[in-house]
Amino acid sequence: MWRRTVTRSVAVAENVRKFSIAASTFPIPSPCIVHKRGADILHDPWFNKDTGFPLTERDRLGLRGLLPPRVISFEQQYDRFMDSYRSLEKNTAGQPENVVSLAKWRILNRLHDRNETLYYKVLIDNIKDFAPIIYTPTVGLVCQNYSGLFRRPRGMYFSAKDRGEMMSIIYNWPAPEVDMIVLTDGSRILGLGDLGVQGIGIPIGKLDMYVAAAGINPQRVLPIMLDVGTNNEKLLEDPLYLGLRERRLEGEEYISIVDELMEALHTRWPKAVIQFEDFQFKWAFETLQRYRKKYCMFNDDIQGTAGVALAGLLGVVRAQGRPLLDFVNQKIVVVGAGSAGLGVLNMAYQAVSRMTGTTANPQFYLIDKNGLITKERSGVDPSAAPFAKSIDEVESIGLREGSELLEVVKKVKPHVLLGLSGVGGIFNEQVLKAMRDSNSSKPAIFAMSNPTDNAECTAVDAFKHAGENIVFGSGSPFQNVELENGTIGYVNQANNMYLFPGIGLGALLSGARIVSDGMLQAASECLASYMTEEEIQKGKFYPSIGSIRNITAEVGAAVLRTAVMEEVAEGRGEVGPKELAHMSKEETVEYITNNMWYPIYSPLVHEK
Ligand SMILES: NC(=O)c1ccc[n+]([C@@H]2O[C@H](COP(=O)([O-])OP(=O)(O)OC[C@H]3O[C@@H](n4cnc5c(N)ncnc54)[C@H](O)[C@@H]3O)[C@@H](O)[C@H]2O)c1
Ligand SMILES: O=C(O)C[C@H](O)C(=O)O
Ligand SMILES: [Mg+2]
Repeated sequence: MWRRTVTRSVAVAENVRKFSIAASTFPIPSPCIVHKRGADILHDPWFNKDTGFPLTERDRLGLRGLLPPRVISFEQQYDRFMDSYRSLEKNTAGQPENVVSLAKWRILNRLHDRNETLYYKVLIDNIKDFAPIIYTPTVGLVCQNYSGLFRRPRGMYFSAKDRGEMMSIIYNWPAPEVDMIVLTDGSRILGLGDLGVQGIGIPIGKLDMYVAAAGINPQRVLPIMLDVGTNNEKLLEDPLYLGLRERRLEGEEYISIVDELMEALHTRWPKAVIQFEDFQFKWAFETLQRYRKKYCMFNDDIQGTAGVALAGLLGVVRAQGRPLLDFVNQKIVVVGAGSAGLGVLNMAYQAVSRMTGTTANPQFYLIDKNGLITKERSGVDPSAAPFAKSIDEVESIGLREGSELLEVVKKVKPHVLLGLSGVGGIFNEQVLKAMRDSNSSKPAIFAMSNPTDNAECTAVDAFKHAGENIVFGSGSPFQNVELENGTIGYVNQANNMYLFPGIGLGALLSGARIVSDGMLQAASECLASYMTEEEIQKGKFYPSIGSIRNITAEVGAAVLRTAVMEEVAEGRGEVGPKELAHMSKEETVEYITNNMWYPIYSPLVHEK
């Protein structure tokens, strides 16, 4: 594990990575230029190696006397951390799950604050165990308890008070280069609602996944919270709340502040990729339409989720032993007509149109908090309108405008029941039992809402009530289920984490001007085709999280190649669009892999 074969190009200046496809099998760490000395280095998690500084480096950097004399190797530091983590697991056994998860988050966060290289090493090597702590579901709990957990800031915070000043504030960020930005306004954090400034945990968790899965250099990521107020009454009344205790900006005031921030970001880092995350419905689509042709940005909840869901839906068709073209005949009930649900339906609709060559009338049924959406509904949002069913069509199967979920499942007998409602337990026993009459030999249940308590149903309930022949996916992780027939009911984690790192990485390394629909479609198709027939037959539609770097490299390559093909790629560094265009598929994957950052201690070289 330690003797990884690395292809390194020497970073000649601070944080600068050179892009090269030349392979070397000797692990030569790139030197890293620092402008600090002594204690300042020990207090900087980007450069700190704790007791791992070799003696020569201690001399060079003025660290002699500031550390205990023994030099502890990276491997020993790793083992020591893992030992403490395992002891914490042992000592907290039997305590409430939330208490244990937060304790685990704290120990990881302390390491993150102290020594990023070691933090990312333990994260990458133990991604299966640690993803549920630094990402969904624990990250939701962290956001809810942010004010109490806050010790030191991470990322940048812009607020309504910074209007007119953002262009200069942006230069307060200490890193000269930024590759990936995840931006939220905290208005719809997972299924937990408006958490205001506390939502910063989400961009931090997403960017941790970027480092772990896509190998983005952690010195080049930037989590951003745009605090435009909150409408959460509890937070507004909380004297210890750390955000603006004002109601959210609305309308023109809101959009002009996002405009200003986007302009400032683009001015300082024109090549950075910007991911919008957990914006409430009314701004998610609007900001996407406003910026997607102007900047290299995407909305993860709309577009990342859609690609992951579509890959899963195509897997469902394969699991039924049907040809992919049969996707057009699948009856899909989507519960939740928000950013995520509509993103999924849009992408599924595009897939059906491509397959049939027509503007087809797919068998999609959309339900929101007022029930089945039909053309009779007044005030239906324009983005949901294309999926509103005609009243004749629904009446022909005994349904009407606003029919309830249970009734819809009973009458439609869908192949797929997909939840993106944020409502925990809405796929109750009756609804799940109704899925036994599905027209499919392998009914699919996707309870995609996060975090765990907001999932539409648990894995155990799904297999128990809907039958052991179902296939199951959930946004938050659940354990596989031991079935009464002696087999294992496999749980897929249907989470956008399988795509956003590859979308961001492919866009970044291609130097894409924008993130096009074609690039997103390529990402989804790549994920769908990653799974073997054998895996699909076992009910597995997504790879194990342990192989997330491999899948991200493949997805990144698919995105990059499409960006080149569509002529939106401008290249990066010395590798221009022509060089990218000459790479074969395999060379593109290799190029992507070679440019992934990997945590090793680089020799630090001091420069004034
Ligand atoms: N698994 C993933 O990768 C993934 C990705 C994105 C979002 N999500 C999850 O999806 C959920 C929704 O996210 P969003 O951005 O679409 O939110 P949103 O607020 O935009 O939409 C929520 C939708 O659910 C509907 N709804 C609310 N109560 C309902 C009920 N009782 N019955 C039916 N529908 C109901 C609302 O009317 C609305 O249409 C969140 O929990 C989020 O965590 C998961
Ligand atoms: O954050 C996640 O785990 C997935 C998704 O982006 C969500 O908002 O729920
Ligand atoms: Mg999200």
